[in-house]
Amino acid sequence: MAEENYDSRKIDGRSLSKKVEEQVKQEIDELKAEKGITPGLATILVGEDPASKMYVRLKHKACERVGIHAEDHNMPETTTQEELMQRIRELNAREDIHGILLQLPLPGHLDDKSAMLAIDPAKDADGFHPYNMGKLLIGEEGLVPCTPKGVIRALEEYEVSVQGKHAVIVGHSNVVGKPMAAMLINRNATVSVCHVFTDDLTKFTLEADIIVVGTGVKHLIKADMVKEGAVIFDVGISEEDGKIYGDVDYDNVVKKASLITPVPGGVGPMTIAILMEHVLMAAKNS
Ligand SMILES: Nc1nc(=O)c2c([nH]1)NC[C@@H]1CN(c3ccc(C(=O)N[C@@H](CCC(=O)O)C(=O)O)cc3)C=[N+]21
Repeated sequence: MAEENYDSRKIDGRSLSKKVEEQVKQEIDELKAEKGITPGLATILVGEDPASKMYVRLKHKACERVGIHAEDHNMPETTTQEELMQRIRELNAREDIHGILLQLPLPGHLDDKSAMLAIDPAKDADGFHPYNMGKLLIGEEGLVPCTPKGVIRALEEYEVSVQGKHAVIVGHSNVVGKPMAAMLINRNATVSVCHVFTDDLTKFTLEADIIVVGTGVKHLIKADMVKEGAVIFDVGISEEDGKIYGDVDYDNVVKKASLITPVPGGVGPMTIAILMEHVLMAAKNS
């Protein structure tokens, strides 16, 4: 018998992000024409990590596509905390910069918490500032972390209902797991947050209607760990021999999922599209 074709189960993050970017571009054109405002994003990258440089480049290319003015603040590896704080304060004060993105991780000698705290919450395009995180937790979603917001957008686009469903999140990071949990609770899902210390992960994932996994462990989620018909978002990225892998064993898990994101071409492009939306949002509110 011929292999079944599972393509219709794939959530196409590339075409979804294109759709979001087109909407953003249109609104930016209007903002320019009506108010004479060009949204501006400053990215700060400390050091020369190749992966970080690649991610920053992807963000700058997206800015170019939608009409955002983008500045690349690449600071040397030896940057001191005070120099970093000074740069953030300068960008906070600039009227032409509406979004500030401090690329993570920072080199070990720098403190990311105090740097993030120094970013004007109104310019926090990443949604990582404690003020914006706190608002998210009480159900006021303005500038929120881009990756989980991309998952929410995909759920909406594919008309997956969330209310009353059991969503299982694997990974409790500040950038994915925790904000993802808050967003799903805000939409009345029943949420379980699993992580590296969870005793029996499979017990939870087998019960899940929706799974969001972001751990960076290659192919952690196997076919025998998911329920038939589950909706699965793979937020993980790990690199091995120049190839990118997700946290989900896609080729086997796709056979049980009703919808699933691939890596690459899934959540990654959505993250960047949402970032563009956030810079626009910050510019509109300025
Ligand atoms: N302050 C901060 N904000 C971030 O948003 C942030 C960060 N730090 N540090 C690193 C992670 C990683 N990240 C990615 C975004 C897009 C893709 C993406 O679009 N990936 C393509 C593949 C690109 C390729 O490798 O060709 C895809 O999944 O299809 C990946 C990774 C944002 N991050």
